[in-house]
Amino acid sequence: MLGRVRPAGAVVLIETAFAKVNLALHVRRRRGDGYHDIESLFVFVDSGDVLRAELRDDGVLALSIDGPFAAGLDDGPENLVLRAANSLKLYAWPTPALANTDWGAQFGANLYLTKNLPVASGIGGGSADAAAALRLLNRLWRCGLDDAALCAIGETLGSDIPACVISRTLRVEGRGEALAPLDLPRLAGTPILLINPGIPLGTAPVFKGWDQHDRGTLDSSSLAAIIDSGRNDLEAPARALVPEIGAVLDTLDAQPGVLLSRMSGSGATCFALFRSGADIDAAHQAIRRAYPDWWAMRGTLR
Ligand SMILES: C[C@@](CO)(OP(=O)(O)O)[C@H](O)COP(=O)(O)OP(=O)(O)OC[C@H]1O[C@@H](n2ccc(N)nc2=O)[C@H](O)[C@@H]1O
Ligand SMILES: Nc1ncnc2c1ncn2[C@@H]1O[C@H](COP(=O)(O)OP(=O)(O)O)[C@@H](O)[C@H]1O
Repeated sequence: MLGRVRPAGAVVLIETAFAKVNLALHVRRRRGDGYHDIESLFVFVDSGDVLRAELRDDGVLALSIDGPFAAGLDDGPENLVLRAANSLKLYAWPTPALANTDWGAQFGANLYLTKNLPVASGIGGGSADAAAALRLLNRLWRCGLDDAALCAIGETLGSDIPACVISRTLRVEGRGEALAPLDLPRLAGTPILLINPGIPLGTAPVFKGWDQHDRGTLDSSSLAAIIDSGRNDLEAPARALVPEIGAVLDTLDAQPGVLLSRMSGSGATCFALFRSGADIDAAHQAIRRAYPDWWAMRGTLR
């Protein structure tokens, strides 16, 4: 969502870092470079983290973080928002034209991140934040870069970031950089419920636990094919590390009106797509009552 507000003279641009969900995730091969070739159907929820940026004229990039998952997230240079901002600056202005100029002075910003998504949870919060920073600063600094250039920058920072730059339904291959837009009927507007048992789970150990058995290609020709023959090959290794994922999936499966329930990414967040707004309302309330410690977010697919 793009927006613009004008507090007391300053221009502040806003981007949503849309939550990413893997409707299916097939792991095909462990590669020599330590990554895995995947085939995945990426969709995006209409809400997530929120990033605001205000122009500075001294070249400094500063980040502050608030929101329910701000605690424990470092606002220093390792944060993916600042790594993305610095990469964009270097890409757009690779070298100062002259030594001792104030090169880059106009490319500073105060960045404000509202962290609504749990960290290390399989819904790409950090990747979505980095992608939102690229889209936002591309506008704020008037870089004029197209999506392909922003994806190329994003790819150097994380496998999921190119897809998050686009934030529309995509079939994704390679380690995450090969993107094919998909327009699947009946998908946009579908109600989705995300549930996380409150246990962070790193991506690398889950890939490491994959049994290296190639279970075959992903048929992404229709939602029915994704429901009937799609899988998440990372579910077994994730459940071995976080057994609570089993309880989350059982709970989602048991809700009336579920079209599809599955784990997203490397976990531990699981999702369910629902037939109707009434069905998701009932499920959301029931799960919040029964499991008050679980994180729950409802939205609709973009
Ligand atoms: C599993 C997925 C599915 O969308 O999402 P998340 O669970 O992270 O949300 C992605 O492939 C995660 O992408 P991302 O989180 O950007 O991973 P990166 O930072 O690039 O890599 C972190 C680590 O995960 C492993 N990794 C990642 C991507 C990939 N295709 N193969 C891998 O083996 C590698 O061990 C790598 O060192
Ligand atoms: N802005 C950010 N939001 C979340 N995590 C971040 C951010 N910047 C850096 N990270 C780091 O990236 C790692 C992956 O985070 P995240 O993208 O939330 O995981 P996942 O893709 O599994 O949902 C975390 O361990 C965290 O320390």
